[in-house]
Amino acid sequence: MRRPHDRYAGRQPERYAGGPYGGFLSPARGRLPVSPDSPNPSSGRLAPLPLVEAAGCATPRGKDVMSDSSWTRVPSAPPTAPAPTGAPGSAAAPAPPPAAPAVTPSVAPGLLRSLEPLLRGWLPRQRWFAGKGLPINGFRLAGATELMPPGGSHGPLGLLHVLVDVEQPGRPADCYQLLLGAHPLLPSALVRTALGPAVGGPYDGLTLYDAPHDPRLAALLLERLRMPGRTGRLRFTTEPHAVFPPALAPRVSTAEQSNTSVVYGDAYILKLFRRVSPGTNPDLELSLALARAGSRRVAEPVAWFESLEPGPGPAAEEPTTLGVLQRFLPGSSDGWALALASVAEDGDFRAEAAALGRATAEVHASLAAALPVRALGGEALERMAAGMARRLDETAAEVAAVRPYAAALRSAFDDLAKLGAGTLPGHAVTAQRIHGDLHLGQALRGPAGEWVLIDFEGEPARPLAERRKAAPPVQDVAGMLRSFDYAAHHSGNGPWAARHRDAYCTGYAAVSGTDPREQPVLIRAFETDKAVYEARYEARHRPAWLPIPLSALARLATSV
Ligand SMILES: Nc1ncnc2c1ncn2[C@@H]1O[C@H](COP(=O)(O)OP(=O)(O)O)[C@@H](O)[C@H]1O
Ligand SMILES: O=P(O)(O)O[C@H]1O[C@H](CO)[C@@H](O[C@H]2O[C@H](CO)[C@@H](O)[C@H](O)[C@H]2O)[C@H](O)[C@H]1O
Repeated sequence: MRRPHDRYAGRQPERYAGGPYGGFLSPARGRLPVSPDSPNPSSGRLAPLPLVEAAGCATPRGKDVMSDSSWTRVPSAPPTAPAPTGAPGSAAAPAPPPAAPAVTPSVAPGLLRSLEPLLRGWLPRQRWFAGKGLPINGFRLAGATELMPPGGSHGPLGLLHVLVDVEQPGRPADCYQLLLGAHPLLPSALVRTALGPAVGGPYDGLTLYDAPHDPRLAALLLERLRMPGRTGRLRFTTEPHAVFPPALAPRVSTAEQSNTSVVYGDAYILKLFRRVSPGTNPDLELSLALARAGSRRVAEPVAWFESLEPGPGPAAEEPTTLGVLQRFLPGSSDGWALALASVAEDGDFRAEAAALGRATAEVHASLAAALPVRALGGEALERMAAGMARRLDETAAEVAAVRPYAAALRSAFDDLAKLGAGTLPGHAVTAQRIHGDLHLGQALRGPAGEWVLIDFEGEPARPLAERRKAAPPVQDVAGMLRSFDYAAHHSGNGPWAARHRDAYCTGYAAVSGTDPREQPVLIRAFETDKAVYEARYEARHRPAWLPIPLSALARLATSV
């Protein structure tokens, strides 16, 4: 049986493997080696990087893409609280040595020890850091790959790729992806991105900082992405038809997000996954399946990179997706912003809601055509209902405000469990790959009014294996219906929700032939499950928003 990643494997020859830097920029070569049979028509010789003078230089050489020429020495990080005595990774009990093959040999000695004090201060301040408020027991280096070593003929600028496991009490270790710039001095524009100066280890004396914010290093990453092949344990893949226009100025996206994205000109957006789980990320898997099926409802991936290091768990043999470069949709607005504007003026957004319903149904049809679909029997529905009931219990235990509704909400899941028993032949509930976390913020409307769905990662709180399971498409519909409710209740205009939920269902039914309003048991179960998820999400992240899912739970508790 072909595993999902097999579809990507072997599509691109791995031309640049070999050498400690896998044939990528090395001090000796200074240019990316370009194979004469490069698949990229726009490739050929690459412009040398605008790097800085060697040895303590403060003056950029040539035309630097950084406009800010004031360079700053970043002070050492303030001392951080020592790790609990004996904790792995602390000075008292150093983390176990990293597995050799995952770490570029030249940077291995002392790297983790030099990173540790910087990570203790910097990581918990990052939006994407999942274990906020918990002490850090220790770190383990899961991978380190020098994409550009500092100190060669191109000056002291370096780019290091790191995968680090962070151990915290009460949760499984989280693996984070870091792209670290290294330089003795930082332009003032980059000071806020600094982790601090490394003391000891291979970067002793260099300041480490968050590389995506440095346009020179973001440009270098794009250059690396357009060259299929390997650097150490990282594998870069490019779609054969990908065209890379020259001089795409990079900028880090300022959108609220769970990862870090770099926008290149108006052409591409690179999402760098921050908390990574072993295996293929569904954002790549599903976007690619849709793009290859010719869907217009997706931002096509053109290149991506993965770690080949085996991870724990069921996806151990698959590469782990680390970043995806996709078509950027210039001039687009997200559905959440558009809906809020409409709610504010009690406007009529029904045509857009119906178009979004049609777009959702088109995506479901494309996914069903590209990937397996199966009928769910009674037992599968019972298991699904049991999972929902378990999530309700867990949420009620955590969020007191959910408890008054819990008993009545359980009837939604009991009805789902019974559905299997009464299923008529030909009317079985089917499961297929779906978006998994569909809401208005995951839909972008382009300047011509066309809707495109983004972020096929699924609900971030669920384990990757669960997010990649087939599920009834009505789950996405329920997610979007919840979102119309959110937009309306955010601005206190409940009737707006009902009109637009209806319009969305009408659009969905027009393309799929299945009207979600005619599946009340399924819709109620999935809406309840989503609102339960949202109650926990809001209690944890935005307590002021908790009344929004609570009002839905109150409604769902009394509906039949
Ligand atoms: N292809 C794209 N074109 C234009 N903007 C995009 C594109 N993909 C994402 N964005 C913008 O970036 C934001 C975050 O993207 P998303 O994939 O949801 O990131 P995350 O999973 O990190 O939260 C979106 O809300 C949107 O504003
Ligand atoms: O966008 P993410 O994949 O990070 O999804 C998470 O965050 C969402 C909020 O940004 C959250 O969505 C909830 O709030 C939205 C309004 O901000 C609303 O439109 C959605 O319907 C509601 O679920 C999502 O649940 C969470 O997984």
